[in-house]
Amino acid sequence: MRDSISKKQECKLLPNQRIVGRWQRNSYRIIRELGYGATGTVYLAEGRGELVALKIASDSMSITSEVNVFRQFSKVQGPSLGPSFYEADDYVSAGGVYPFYVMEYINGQPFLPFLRQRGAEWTGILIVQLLKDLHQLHKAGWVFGDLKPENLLVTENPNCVRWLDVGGMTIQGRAIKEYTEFFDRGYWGLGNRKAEPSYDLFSVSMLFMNRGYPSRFEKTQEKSFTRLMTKFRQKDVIRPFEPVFRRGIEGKYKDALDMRSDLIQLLHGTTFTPKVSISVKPKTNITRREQKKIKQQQPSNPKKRRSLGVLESMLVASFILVVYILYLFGQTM
Ligand SMILES: Nc1ncnc2c1ncn2[C@@H]1O[C@H](COP(=O)(O)OP(=O)(O)OP(=O)(O)O)[C@@H](O)[C@H]1O
Repeated sequence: MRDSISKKQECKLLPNQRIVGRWQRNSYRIIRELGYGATGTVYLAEGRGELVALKIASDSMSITSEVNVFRQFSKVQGPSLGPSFYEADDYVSAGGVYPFYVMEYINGQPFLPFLRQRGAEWTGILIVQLLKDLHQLHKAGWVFGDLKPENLLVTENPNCVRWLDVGGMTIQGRAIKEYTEFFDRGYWGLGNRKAEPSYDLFSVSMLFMNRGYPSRFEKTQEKSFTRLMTKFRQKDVIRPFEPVFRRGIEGKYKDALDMRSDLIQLLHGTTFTPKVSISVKPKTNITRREQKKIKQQQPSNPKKRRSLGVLESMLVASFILVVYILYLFGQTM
């Protein structure tokens, strides 16, 4: 992006359209639109012999700032953090010059829809993973800033949470660049907008809340802390996480690892409703041996199945769940 680009109309790309970068001369075939945000439109494309995500904008300002974050951050980025950055270039069309950048395509399901099909414990499991990545980001001197479900995707096999949108990433100590009110401690009057790890940990707590309230809600005259705690306790699907949620919004965690170990402990000590956990097993990274073991524990004959008492089924399910959670932690540690 070496040109100064004047404001022009949005660049719409069509399926099968081929675009070639002005400087690097790499060619990309557009497959479909993945989504759009304030800074531009993201397309799934084919290029460099693989599927990629290509973000194109009409002006270079915000896209340049995202590219700069990617460039600085790629020095510290681990394999499970945000998408890898590939290159930035300009697309010259009859309508003008459009800056774009190319990054790794993350093939995943959006965070909340994924969780809606799973048992309550899954919110905790994904957040345990997320906190590990956040800790790495914080250690590198950054804060995510605009942490919300729209910026998270969950991949399959194994189920891993990945984040998108580096637009809000801010160097620690500065003012948060980009935020969404529901996840912003400043909006709730429960802290400032200084980029520090506890800012992200507040947003992590609000991810739990958003799981319970997919449409979110606004502040009222009531004291925010009281309102948030009351709302949290009203939803069965998130209530077990209350102690972690509370410390997160109070800013009591010293870092993301502190919150993570608290959450792991909570998951170990809590019995979640077993029914949904069993139904998700085939889709996860559970080993064949474990699947076999689970099958052996489940009665094959329907008559026998009926004869199992409710209590017995729950005990078996809870056991499987505990084994499974321990297994997942083994994968994420
Ligand atoms: N690397 C990627 N892999 C897969 N999908 C992606 C990727 N990057 C973005 N997307 C998809 O494109 C959508 C739009 O991305 P973008 O970063 O522009 O969104 P946004 O967060 O709404 O933007 P902004 O914060 O700039 O308003 C995302 O919500 C996501 O669905």
